[in-house]
Amino acid sequence: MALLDIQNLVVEFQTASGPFRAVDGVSLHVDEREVLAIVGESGSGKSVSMLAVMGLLPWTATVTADRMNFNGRDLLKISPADRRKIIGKDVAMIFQEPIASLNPCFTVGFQIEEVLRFHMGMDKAQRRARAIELFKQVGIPDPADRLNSFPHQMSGGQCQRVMIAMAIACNPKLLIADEPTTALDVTIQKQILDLLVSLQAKYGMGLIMITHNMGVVAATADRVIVQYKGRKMEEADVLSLFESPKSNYTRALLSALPDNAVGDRLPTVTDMLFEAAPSGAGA
Ligand SMILES: Nc1ncnc2c1ncn2[C@@H]1O[C@H](COP(=O)(O)OP(=O)(O)OP(=O)(O)O)[C@@H](O)[C@H]1O
Repeated sequence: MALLDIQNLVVEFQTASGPFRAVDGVSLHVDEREVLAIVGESGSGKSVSMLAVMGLLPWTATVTADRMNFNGRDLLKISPADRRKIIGKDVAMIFQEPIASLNPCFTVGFQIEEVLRFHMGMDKAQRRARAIELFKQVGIPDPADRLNSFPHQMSGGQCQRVMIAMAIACNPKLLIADEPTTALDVTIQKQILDLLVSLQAKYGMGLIMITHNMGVVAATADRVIVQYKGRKMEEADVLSLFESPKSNYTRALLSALPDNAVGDRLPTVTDMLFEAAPSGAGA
């Protein structure tokens, strides 16, 4: 049984100019211990699909799906109270902007201990001990001292480590990472990716890695879904995707990698789509 099994997900926003369909019939599954990458250019509906799973979309969004099963339970059919017990505990998400994702008014220690209080019912001493252990696991030096820091007193990379510690605090079965390294310095990006992949392997979590970066896909994923304008264009294991991409859009994304530069400029996705498929981006 898949850990997460989504069939025909549609997300529509009410906007001033009428309804806008950001996700249009996407189906996907992730197994235990599997790393699934969802890749596609900005605006292709990657984040919105996963925010729909987390129940974090604004009220202007309408979410429908034939099913959205996590561990055999349909998230769209269970009660809000039951959903709250799962989300943040068994399914956790980390975001692109670590500093913005943390509350600036509270120390990082308070924020991680709140997660442990709400989901694990730990007492004060247990929470502190577990928070120190989690900070050690994600590579934050002097963990006991750092728990007293406010987010603005930490670097972007350290804040992302805090977010990862919060996400794994309750031993989730599934971790969703939405462009987790985009906002970080290049030197820190690799450290954070390595950390995520090593934690995924150590705890046997399913991991969904949202990215527009094919390098990140190659370094982390077992299987890949390529999304374009809210639709799934292609799904393949990572080797097949790189060796024999089926859709013109995937070929376009791959051709835009620096290694494929010809002359003095990289081909753009639009160049490739018009060259390879005058009728559109399909397979
Ligand atoms: N609250 C909202 N109201 C209306 N449209 C929205 C809302 N949130 C997102 N969208 C639109 O939905 C589409 C998909 O957005 P989404 O954030 O999922 O893209 P993405 O593929 O994750 O890209 P990025 O990498 O830039 O985050 C975009 O066109 C975006 O403008």
